[in-house]
Amino acid sequence: MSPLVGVIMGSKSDWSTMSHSVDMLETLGIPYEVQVVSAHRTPDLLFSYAEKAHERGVQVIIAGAGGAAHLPGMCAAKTHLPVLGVPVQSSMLSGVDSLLSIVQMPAGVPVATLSIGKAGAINAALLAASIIGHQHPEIHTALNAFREQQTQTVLDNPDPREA
Ligand SMILES: Nc1c(C(=O)O)ncn1[C@@H]1O[C@H](COP(=O)(O)O)[C@@H](O)[C@H]1O
Repeated sequence: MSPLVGVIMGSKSDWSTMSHSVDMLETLGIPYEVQVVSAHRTPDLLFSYAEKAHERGVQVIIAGAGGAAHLPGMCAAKTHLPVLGVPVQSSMLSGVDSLLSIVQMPAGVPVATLSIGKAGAINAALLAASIIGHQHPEIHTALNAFREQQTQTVLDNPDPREA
């Protein structure tokens, strides 16, 4: 099946964070593609990626980047697809730089910004599932099953002292 979600990141060094998006997409059975694309280092590649993603059937783009994280915003500038931005935790400023770079978009070019790091990467995949689940009942069902299991796990383990 052609990919429904495109996962891009500014550098291979982002993989330890962005792999959590991919893991969750796999858990939910969502076809995806994954690639390193940088607005700074490979601007022409980013433009062609963003312009052509919908032709491959991609419906949502998850873009992770750290530091001066212009990738999600520049990607959003070149596509009508929803772009979910994941701020990667940077070594110097702990990802606050990434977060502010992604979240403060000018009106007219939105990026849906997640939280810094692993939680943001996981939630980007869950948000993608929410978005495309309306058109894909099997993804909607998988998302509901994940949430029910998550709830049940908490209910089944109420004692914080137990492992
Ligand atoms: N923020 C961006 C962009 C971009 O926004 O285009 N391209 C690379 N990067 C970020 O630079 C950080 C360090 O990258 P290296 O580890 O390759 O030096 C990574 O977190 C990457 O997302």
